[in-house]
Formats: sequence, C-alpha cells, structure tokens
Amino acid sequence: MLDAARGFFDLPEAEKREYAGNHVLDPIRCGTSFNPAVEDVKYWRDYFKLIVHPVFTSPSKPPGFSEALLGYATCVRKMTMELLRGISEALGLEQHCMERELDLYNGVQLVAGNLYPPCPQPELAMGLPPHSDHGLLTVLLQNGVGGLQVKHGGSWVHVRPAPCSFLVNTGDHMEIFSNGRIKSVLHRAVVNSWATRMSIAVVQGPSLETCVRPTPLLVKGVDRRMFRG
Ligand SMILES: O=C(O)CCC(=O)C(=O)O
Ligand SMILES: [Fe+2]
Repeated sequence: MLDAARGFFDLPEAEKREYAGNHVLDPIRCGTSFNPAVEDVKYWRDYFKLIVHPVFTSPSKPPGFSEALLGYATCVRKMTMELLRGISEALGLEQHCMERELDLYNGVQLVAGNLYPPCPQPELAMGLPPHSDHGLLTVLLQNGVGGLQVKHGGSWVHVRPAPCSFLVNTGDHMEIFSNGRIKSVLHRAVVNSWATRMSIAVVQGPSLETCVRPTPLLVKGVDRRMFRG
C-alpha cells in the first residue's frame, strides 16, 4: 500500500489536480499544504483522502493503485471489526454491540495517505497540527520514519515506529460511544530534514445516518451521561 501511495504522490501535479475535491464529503480528495503561491504556508505534507466504504471509490491512476487500495482497505476493515468486537467485550458489552448500534455494516471507512518530504527547517514547520481522529479506530501504517507524537500527561511524546506493525489510535466516536471510558487520543506529526516520511491512516467510523451517543449500558448507575447524541 505504501508503494501504491508513493506512486500516486509521484503523479504529475496536473494529473493529481483532477482528484483535488473541495468538500469534506467528496469521496476523493487530495492536496498539498505547501503552496508557495499562498501566503499562509503551515503544513509540510501532501495527502489523499479516499472514502472506500460503504461505496468503494479510488483514483484510476496510477496503474495498480485501485487494486492495492481495495485489497488493503478490505483487510484493514476485517482487522478493525475484530478489534472492535474485542473492545466491546472489554467494555462489558456483547461483542457485536458496537457494530449493531453504530451500523458498522454501512460504516464509513476513510483511507488517508500522508507524505512528509524532508524539510530544510523542520523546527519552523509542522506535518499535521494537533487533532483527534473522528471515527472509532484509526489503523496507522508508517514507512519506518518517525514523526508521530501523542499528547500524554500534558507533553508531546514521540512514538517510535515499530517495524512491521500497525499503530491503532482511538477516535472521537469511540470516546462518545464508551461514555468517556476510552479517550480519543490527541496527536500530531512533526517533520525532519533527512528522510521522507509516509503514513497511511485508515479511519473506521459509523454510518453517516448514525447519531452517535453513549451506549445505554455504560450510562447506568454511577456512570452519568458524558455526551448527548
Ligand atoms: O502521519 C501520521 O503519523 C499521522 C496521520 C494522522 O494523524 C491522520 O492522517 O489523521
Ligand atoms: Fe490523525
């Protein structure tokens, strides 16, 4: 998937422009935060964002990209559903509770590719600003070059990428559904001056029709409702 993503980023700018999109719900979007023609240059990153479920969409270029994307997204979705069943059980819920209540069969799955080229003055730039992801879980694949930081105990902690591993982040919908038992993690990406970093983040969220609220079993007794759906 990383090779396919690299192939996409290496397309000529004119070919990528047709995939730019301009609305957050456009199924195919891509862009760069670095544009010398624009005054407020902030983020040292190229990206694509593709909605691959419930309806699969993909750029048709470069050759092989859409096949790699479909294969990868399908595998990650399977793994994510397994993780969500485990998390449901760990919360004391029935294992299929989350997929049923949040309509995950029609859930939105988004694949975001990020390319952070070496930056001559990394201390003046940021790859991605601090944010939390909106879905339930994000499965992150990295090319072995570090840059991800998570907020922990009031400080930014560097997350060293472990070889051949995925990093799984919890998102806002998870925090709401679990009534605050599982926190959504604040994270950001910093850049460096020596190596290109790439990451592929696959976000699994509920269906667009779902109103996300704390699951009733976790708002009983002493656990007051922390969020309103
Ligand atoms: O590049 C990274 O490690 C973070 C990517 C990320 O947070 C995102 O795409 O939402
Ligand atoms: Fe993120």
